[in-house]
Amino acid sequence: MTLAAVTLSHSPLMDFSEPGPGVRDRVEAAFADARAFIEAFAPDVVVLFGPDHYNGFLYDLMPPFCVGRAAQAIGDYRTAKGTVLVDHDAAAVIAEKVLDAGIDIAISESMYVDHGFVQPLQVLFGGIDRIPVVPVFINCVAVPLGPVRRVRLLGEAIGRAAGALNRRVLVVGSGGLSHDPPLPMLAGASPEVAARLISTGRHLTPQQRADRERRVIEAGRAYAAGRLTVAPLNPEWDRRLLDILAGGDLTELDAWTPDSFAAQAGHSSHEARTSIAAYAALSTQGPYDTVSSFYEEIPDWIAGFAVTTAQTR
Ligand SMILES: O=C(O)/C=C/c1cccc(O)c1O
Ligand SMILES: [Fe+2]
Repeated sequence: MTLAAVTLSHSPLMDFSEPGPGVRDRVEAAFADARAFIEAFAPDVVVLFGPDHYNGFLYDLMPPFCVGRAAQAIGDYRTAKGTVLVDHDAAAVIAEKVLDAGIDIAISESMYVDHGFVQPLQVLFGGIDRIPVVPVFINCVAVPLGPVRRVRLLGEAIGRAAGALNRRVLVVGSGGLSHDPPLPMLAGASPEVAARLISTGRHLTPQQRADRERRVIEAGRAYAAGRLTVAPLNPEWDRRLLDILAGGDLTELDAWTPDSFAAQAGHSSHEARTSIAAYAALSTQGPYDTVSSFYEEIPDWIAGFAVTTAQTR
């Protein structure tokens, strides 16, 4: 077995809001299961599928997918800041093979990553410099989005390329299921917000950064208190998606349109693309089984929150 998979939701609100009784303990137990799974698998390298939240990838140049051959963490929401330990050679080989397979990815020698990449590295490995990583950005917020089928094909191409490395590769998908935190949208945005989404959002002042984060933290607190300012979580949709990922026939998801994601599960439910890519990568190595699967809807963190682990038979 050269590949194994872990998927986990992220939420920067985990460090700012305390959910109902027992919730944090159950999430921490699921994280501990994932860490034990990883320890037993003993990966040499991690391929990390993650989104961005208008911090590194903006509308001045928004690729659907990008393989980072080097990466810098921006340190939003008190997450780690600095150079991510990227396996440049593995990233280069994977990028070449994926292009060769006909999937048009971008590459970056200086990829800016936010909590979407950093939180899973901190939760699973204790930091951004503990294990060599190949970061793979998947656009999960900036419409228009391509079809889910392309995400599955990206995952499969990466799975084949990773399988050919002859190393033990853990694929990780970082992203929530249903959720709709208050991220701005370009359509209808004021000139100032539009400018941020196009380019200036990459260089926020400390005050602008703090204001941005406070708005999201307050939205989580309001939602938990029953004041709905964001689209509600959709646990039925989340469980259906998890069932399909566990079932192994990911082509079922090809019929799920981007519009249906947004309508049924909120604008950030596209982050589930990272889990689809991770499972698609694993599927290239043969039939797989889910080893552990945790799910809970957590309004305080604005997250349909899942943690899963899977390995080939
Ligand atoms: O403010 C952001 O950039 C994003 C916040 C957020 C909140 C809840 C769940 C998520 O997946 C997020 O990225
Ligand atoms: Fe997110």
